[in-house]
Amino acid sequence: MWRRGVSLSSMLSSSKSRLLNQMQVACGFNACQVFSTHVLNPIVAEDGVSGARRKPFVTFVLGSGPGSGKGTQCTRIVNTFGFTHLSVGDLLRKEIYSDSENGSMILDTIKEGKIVPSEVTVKLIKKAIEASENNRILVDGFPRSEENRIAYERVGGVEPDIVLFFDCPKEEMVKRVLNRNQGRIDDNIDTVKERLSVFEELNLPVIKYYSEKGILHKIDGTGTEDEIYERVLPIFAALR
Ligand SMILES: Nc1ncnc2c1ncn2[C@@H]1O[C@H](COP(=O)(O)OP(=O)(O)O)[C@@H](O)[C@H]1O
Ligand SMILES: Nc1ccn([C@H]2C[C@H](O)[C@@H](COP(=O)(O)OP(=O)(O)O)O2)c(=O)n1
Ligand SMILES: [Mg+2]
Repeated sequence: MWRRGVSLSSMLSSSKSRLLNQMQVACGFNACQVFSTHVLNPIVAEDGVSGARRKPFVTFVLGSGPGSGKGTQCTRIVNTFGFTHLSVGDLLRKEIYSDSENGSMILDTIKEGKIVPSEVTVKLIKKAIEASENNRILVDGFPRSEENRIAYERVGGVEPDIVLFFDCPKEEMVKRVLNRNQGRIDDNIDTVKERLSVFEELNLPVIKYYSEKGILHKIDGTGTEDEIYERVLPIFAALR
């Protein structure tokens, strides 16, 4: 992660090799690749003095259902572009295991393949974005309904700059989920069927909304992980 206090302009005036070293140490990812082709929206305060936070560059990551490859591709985007990955499913699962007041309700909802009430989810996302020092955020698995989307807008959540949509056929998603092997209570055929029907009913209007807004990037989610990532790369490279 790039820390505040290291201003991009001072970095740019350094020699290239020193800059690459600084970035390598600070970011822990392939600085050469980032420097040469993918510098976008620097994660430092513009003036380098006040440390005031700029609006983060927020990407919502959606898919045609469970197993469409959202989490897998997010990991790659993090590694190349230095985003922070907020998986909303993970935030909710953490609530279950941290014995929070909503834990058992969240557990039941996820087991049934339904959507957790927006007020719970939205609070978790907002808190996580505010707690992050990174100005590039991936919000994976949100909004899953118009209700989710509108609730987030109402609390003044940071609007997405772009939305990725991984489109994958049902049979492939079901196959992937049943092989996921992460011990998730919702990775069974009955819950997956319910999640797919919830997707059709609730998620499609959200996709349509972002498409009409002109910020949706629909990505073919079939093929190998590498092949899919090849389709993702140009979206971020184009944002410099
Ligand atoms: N292109 C792919 N081909 C085959 N398996 C994949 C591919 N992408 C992801 N997977 C696997 O499918 C499962 C679901 O992927 P994941 O990224 O968790 O999807 P999502 O977050 O959309 O539910 C995981 O076990 C992952 O390793
Ligand atoms: N916005 C969200 C995101 C996830 N959830 C719940 C319901 C989802 O089935 C589970 C798991 O979500 P997660 O994004 O981890 O699932 P997949 O990666 O698509 O398999 O969490 C929710 O209620 N609202
Ligand atoms: Mg996921």
